[in-house]
Amino acid sequence: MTALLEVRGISVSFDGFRAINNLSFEIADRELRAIIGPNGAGKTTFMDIVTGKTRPNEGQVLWGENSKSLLRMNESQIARAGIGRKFQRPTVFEDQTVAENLTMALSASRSPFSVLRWKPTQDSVTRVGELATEVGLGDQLGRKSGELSHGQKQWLEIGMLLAQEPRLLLVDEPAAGMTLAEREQTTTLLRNLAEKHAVVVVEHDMDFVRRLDCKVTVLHEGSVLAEGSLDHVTANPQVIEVYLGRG
Ligand SMILES: Nc1ncnc2c1ncn2[C@@H]1O[C@H](COP(=O)(O)OP(=O)(O)OP(=O)(O)O)[C@@H](O)[C@H]1O
Repeated sequence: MTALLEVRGISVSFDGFRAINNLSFEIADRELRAIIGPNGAGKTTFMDIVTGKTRPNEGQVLWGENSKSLLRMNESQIARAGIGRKFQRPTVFEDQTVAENLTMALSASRSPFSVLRWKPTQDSVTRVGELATEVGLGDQLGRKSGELSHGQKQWLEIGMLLAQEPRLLLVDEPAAGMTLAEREQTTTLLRNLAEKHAVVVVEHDMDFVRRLDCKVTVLHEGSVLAEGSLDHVTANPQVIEVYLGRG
């Protein structure tokens, strides 16, 4: 199995504090992976490094079949190379409909020059319908996004990311603020997405991680503490001590 994303020996320090400490791990193509760990473990910093927001002091971040270095690319080049990031808070345009938000995301995935000339076509209308259906909003196309529930806004934003056809989706705490029904639907959505894309989910909610039923990486003090199924990692005494023991 070749890696889609490989981080190799990365470290990052903020004012002498090592937030990421010789971190190495791999994500395979079309893999669903959960990353857990106590507050301050380095989860957000890891995502900042992969997306080019933060530069590591050491190590490599390699992408795709040709192991291209992401460290030589800026944030927009990394996004165009196929890495999409979903932040915790939805940032959809509330005055626009679901269809308008998705249409904008489709046009934004073009180069800066073609965006100027871009007009919705029958193909793009079809694609918007497909994206909405993929994230469970097929019957909400004409609705103002501001009227959607919190969970629906999160799904819309995932749909907007999908418009860019990413190979890897980084998703930060998707379950936060969702109802139980929304959380269950989000699990199904992420599992379905992982049939076509690699999906990395950072999440605190253990029930949610259990339902994802995927390989779990536990970060602690900027390194991998344990990796495997949720049952495997939660049986690890070190994990219990540093993470679960704190409740
Ligand atoms: N820009 C920064 N400047 C200084 N310290 C930082 C910066 N970014 C992160 N840190 C520190 O690095 C450590 C790792 O932070 P990070 O946000 O990556 O952890 P996390 O695992 O995402 O935590 P949480 O679960 O609370 O979101 C923390 O101790 C944090 O205070």
